[in-house]
Amino acid sequence: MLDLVVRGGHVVTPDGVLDADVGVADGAITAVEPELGDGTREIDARGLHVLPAGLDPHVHFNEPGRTHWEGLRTGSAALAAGGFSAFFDMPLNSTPPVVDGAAFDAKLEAATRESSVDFGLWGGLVPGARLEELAARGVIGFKAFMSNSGIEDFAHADDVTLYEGMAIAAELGLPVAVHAENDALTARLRGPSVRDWMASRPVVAELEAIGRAITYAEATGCALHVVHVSSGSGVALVTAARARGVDVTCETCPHYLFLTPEDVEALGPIAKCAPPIRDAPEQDALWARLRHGEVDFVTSDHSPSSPELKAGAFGEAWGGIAGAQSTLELLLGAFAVDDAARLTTSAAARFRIEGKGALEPGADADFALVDLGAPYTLQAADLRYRHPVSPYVGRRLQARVRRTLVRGLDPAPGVGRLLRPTIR
Ligand SMILES: NC(=O)NC(NC(N)=O)C(=O)[O-]
Ligand SMILES: [Zn+2]
Ligand SMILES: [Zn+2]
Repeated sequence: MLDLVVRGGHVVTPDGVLDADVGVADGAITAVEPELGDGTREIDARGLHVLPAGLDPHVHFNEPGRTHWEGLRTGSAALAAGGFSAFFDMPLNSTPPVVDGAAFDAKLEAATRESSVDFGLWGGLVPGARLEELAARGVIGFKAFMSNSGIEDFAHADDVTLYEGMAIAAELGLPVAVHAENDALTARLRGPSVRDWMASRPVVAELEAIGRAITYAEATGCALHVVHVSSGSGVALVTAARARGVDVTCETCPHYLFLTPEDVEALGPIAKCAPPIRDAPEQDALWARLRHGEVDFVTSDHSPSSPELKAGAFGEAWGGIAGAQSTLELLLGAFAVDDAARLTTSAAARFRIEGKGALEPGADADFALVDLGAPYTLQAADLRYRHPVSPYVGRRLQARVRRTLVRGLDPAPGVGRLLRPTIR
């Protein structure tokens, strides 16, 4: 007998949306077929879509060290509530930042205890980082900030650090992910307003940094991933490099798609981020390139802070948006269900995580059960974050996640396990 049968849903598979049951044994999918036999456990999915659960490769859960900003327990519970069974945590905002083996071990210990869903850990590419040590522990890759990170113990990667780090990463068979903004061009604050913030971090600062990172990746043979691309022109650089054979991918985030500068002015610091939300021409171009398949996946870049750091003037406030719970529900309002599933799962293949990212026999039994006929208005009380704050509160969402399973299990603290990439 099967351990679990998810019965009667519209199942989103790599071959299309099928009306089928999903059989599970030992935490893995055994079959996707109509009318499977009994399972020890049964879940009634009639009327629901069964998606491969999402993998969010860009979150800052800030533990250990800044658990009062978010935390692995609350952050992972929020992701699970939003249809995600896995995340990769960024090396910074947690203290110590994950730039050596000991820091990796400390975060692994906390995540193993607290996380409701599976997790991978990014290592940090900063001057003096112990990349070999991190690779041996199983990091997903190395994250570099090309501009100031806003965190004093996570230095930005100067050109030498970035170029030489990419050469080492290439030898280790791991990718480098960059926050691509030119440090000098973004270093000056112009004034207190939203428009000042936008003007202090112009698109050209993003384009210059993306171009430079691509040049180094091409020279070193390092696999490059550009995080949170905010502009259509930024995606165009990635597309052009890929066309000439560079191993480069990019992501964008819901805030660059669904928030406008006017929204940021109305919402204030809870919608502050870097790079900033762009004006309509760049945002329209970003949408067009996303719809055209040029953006590999959509991540939350969930990066909240304590409420005090979001309370004051816009210019002084922490830059980072809380949104991990809403990525899939937002995308389901704008894309067909299979496209929304692809945009929230394809990080698994890019970062070589076996068993994740597709709903097919042999894969982990990671499902998001979604009601596409249940529009609702997001309330603060729905949010599972440490602080129930998000720019999407009050927004009408077109779909609602009813349940998420991780290897056939209900998410709960301690369920999550470390995901390590397959080294090429
Ligand atoms: N230190 C951060 O978490 N920064 C984050 N903040 C943003 N995006 O505003 C990021 O990903 O760059
Ligand atoms: Zn960033
Ligand atoms: Zn980030």
